[in-house]
Amino acid sequence: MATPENPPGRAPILLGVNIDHVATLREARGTRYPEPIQAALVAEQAGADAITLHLREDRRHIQDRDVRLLRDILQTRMNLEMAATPEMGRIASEIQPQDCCLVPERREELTTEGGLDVAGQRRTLSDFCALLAEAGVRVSLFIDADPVQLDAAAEVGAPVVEIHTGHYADARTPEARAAELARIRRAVEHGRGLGLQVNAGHGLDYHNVQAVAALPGISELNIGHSIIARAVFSGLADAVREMKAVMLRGAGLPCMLTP
Ligand SMILES: CC(=O)[C@@H](O)[C@H](O)COP(=O)(O)O
Ligand SMILES: NCC(=O)COP(=O)(O)O
Repeated sequence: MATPENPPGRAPILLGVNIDHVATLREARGTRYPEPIQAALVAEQAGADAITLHLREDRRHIQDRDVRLLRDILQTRMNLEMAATPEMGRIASEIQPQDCCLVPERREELTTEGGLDVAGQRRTLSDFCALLAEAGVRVSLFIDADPVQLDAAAEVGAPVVEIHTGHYADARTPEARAAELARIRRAVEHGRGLGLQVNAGHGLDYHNVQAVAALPGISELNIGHSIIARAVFSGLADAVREMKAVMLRGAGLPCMLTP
């Protein structure tokens, strides 16, 4: 829809705020604070279009109670990240978040290291996507900027993909960063050509986000670590508002910050 913030010609670019690392701070001491619920509401009020949270098998940060409570409280949209396991399938089918993003997981990883190998597990993921679609959940697959994975995502019936931007974020030279951005651009074009909604995320921050937000065809960016890190110094509401403003500038859209 064309609005003053999103003039005709460019679909609105949306921000999903990942609140995992608010829960990381809570779990560091096993306290009742900081409360991820409060973080989610502050982020929504500051302009988040969705709240992303990753229920990991090891529960290192987000807990089951966070997911259950937020499902009833969020005023925007829940994007629940999880591995494609029977346990998580049961949880997603019961809680029925608006969105569910399937991500690869290894207990020993520090954070997500790569995209889901959809091409190597078509049958499993096709069944998992059907299970979630049956429960009214929109499925997104977190994949590398790889046309083979994009084709497989379309084949298994996922309507949405999220391009892993970690290699772009971690690039050490301008040349490497430009090469990774070109890969993401081609992946967005390929995904849009398949009729997929294309999101992106992982490692995006206030310095590298504009170039990704500027890519035509990107629908939503999921950003967490850099927003929560900035919030330590400037507060979560300002951190969210600033990220949204930087994204909209990158997308060539006017920015009407929420008061
Ligand atoms: C898939 C992804 O890149 C993140 O959304 C994911 O949540 C990272 O895992 P941690 O939040 O545990 O670092
Ligand atoms: N899917 C990416 C996400 O939700 C946040 O990743 P990050 O910004 O915490 O790296």
